[in-house]
Amino acid sequence: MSDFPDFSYLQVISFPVVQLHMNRAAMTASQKDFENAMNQVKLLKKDPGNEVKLKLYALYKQATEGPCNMPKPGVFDLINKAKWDAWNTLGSLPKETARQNYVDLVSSLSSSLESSSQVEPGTDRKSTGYETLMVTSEGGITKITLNRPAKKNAINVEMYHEIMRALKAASKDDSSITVLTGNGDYYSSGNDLTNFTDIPPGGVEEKAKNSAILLREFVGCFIDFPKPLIAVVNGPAVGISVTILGLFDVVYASDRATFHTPFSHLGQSPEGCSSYTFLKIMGPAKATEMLVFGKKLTAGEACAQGLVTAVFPDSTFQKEVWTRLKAFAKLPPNAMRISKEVIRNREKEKLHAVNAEECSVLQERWLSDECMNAVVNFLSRKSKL
Ligand SMILES: CCCCC/C=C/CC(=O)SCCNC(=O)CCNC(=O)[C@H](O)C(C)(C)COP(=O)(O)OP(=O)(O)OC[C@H]1O[C@@H](n2cnc3c(N)ncnc32)[C@H](O)[C@@H]1OP(=O)(O)O
Repeated sequence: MSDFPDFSYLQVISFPVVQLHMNRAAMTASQKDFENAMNQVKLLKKDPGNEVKLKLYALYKQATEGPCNMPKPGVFDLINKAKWDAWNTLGSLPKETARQNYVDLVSSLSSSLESSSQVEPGTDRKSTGYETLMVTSEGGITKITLNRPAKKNAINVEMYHEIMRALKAASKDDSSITVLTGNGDYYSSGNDLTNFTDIPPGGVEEKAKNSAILLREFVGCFIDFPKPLIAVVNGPAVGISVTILGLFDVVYASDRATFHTPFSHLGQSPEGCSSYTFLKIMGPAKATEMLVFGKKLTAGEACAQGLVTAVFPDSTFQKEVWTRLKAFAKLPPNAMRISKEVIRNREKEKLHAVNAEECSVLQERWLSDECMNAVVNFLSRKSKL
C-alpha cells in the first residue's frame, strides 16, 4: 500500500474515520454505506484540505452523536473551536441525513481526489469540478446536492451556472432520473442576496439586465429538462428554490420543510414560471396568498395544495424517499422520458413565454427602491424573513 495517504494531517484535525470503530451506536440501515464511506476516506491519495475535513468531522459527529452538545471551546483553542463551529452549524440535522451527507461528500471526494479504490466502470460515476454542488451518478440516479450549508444553500451566481451545467450533463448521462436536494438543515434559502452587491462598470442597470438573462437561462434548463426530475426537499425552501418546484415532476418533502416566497417583502415579483404553474397547481387564491402575500406553507399545506407530492417524517425521510427513488430508477428509462415528453411538451412553449415575461418584469423590479432597500436591510442585518 505504497500510495496509502499520509494521515499526518490528522494532527491538524482529528479525522472522523479514526473514531469509526469506537462508536457503533449509530447502527441503522445505512450504516453499511457509512462504513464504506469511512473506508473510502482511507483510500484518498491526497489531503482533501482542512475545510473538507471539518465538514467530514461535523457530519460524522452529527451522524453518530446528534446535535452538538459540547461546551464551546475558548477563543484561543483554535482547532477545537473550528471543529465545534463546524459541528454546531449543522443544528438539528437528523442523524440519518448527516450519515447520507457524509456518504455523498466522500463519494464526491473519491473522484475529485482520485480514490485508489476499484470502482466498476460505468456503474458509479461522480462528477468533479463543482464548487457549490455535490454531484453523483449511481444506480441510474444522478443526484445534484446544493452544497453551501453554512449559507443555507443560498444560490450564488456560481451555483446558478453549476446547476445548469449539472442539469445539462444529467440530461445526457446514462441515468434514468435526476434528483435535486440540499446539504445541511436547509433545502435552499433562495437567491443569494449578495448577488446584488457585485455591480459591474455599467452600473445597476447592467447588473439587472445580466441577472435577468441568467435567470431566464436557468429556469429554461428546468423547463427543457428531458428526464424525470425529482426534488428531495430536506428542509426549508425559500424564493426561487420554491418557485421552480412547479417545473419538477415529483416533489418529496420532509415534514421539517417549509415553502416561502416572500417576493413582496423583498420588493420583487414571482419567477420560475410560478405565476403560471402555481395558479394551475393550487388555483389563483392560494397562489396569491403565497406569491403576493408571502404566506409560508408547511410541508403538509404544500402537499394539500398540490405543490408537494408526499411528505415524510424527518426521522425516516431519507430512507423512505430513497427506497422509492431506487425503485423508480429501475423502470425503463426510455418509457419514462417519452411519458414525460407527452405530459409536458404541450406546455413548453407557454412556459418559455412566461419565463421571459417574469424575467423582464423582475429586471425592472430589481431597480426599484423597494427591492434595493430590502436587500440592504438583509445585508446590514436589519431584517431576515
Ligand atoms: C441571478 C439572479 C436571479 C434572482 C432570482 C430571484 C430569486 C428570488 C428569491 O429567491 S427571493 C428569496 C431570497 N432569500 C431570502 O430573502 C432569504 C434571506 N435569508 C434569511 O432570511 C435567513 O438567512 C434565513 C431565514 C434563510 C435563515 O435564518 P437563520 O437565522 O436560520 O440563519 P442565518 O440568517 O444566520 O443564515 C446563515 C448564513 O447564511 C446567510 N444566508 C442565508 N440565506 C441567504 C441568502 N438568501 N442570501 C445571502 N446569504 C444568506 C446568512 O447571511 C448567514 O451568513 P453569515 O453566517 O455569514 O452571517
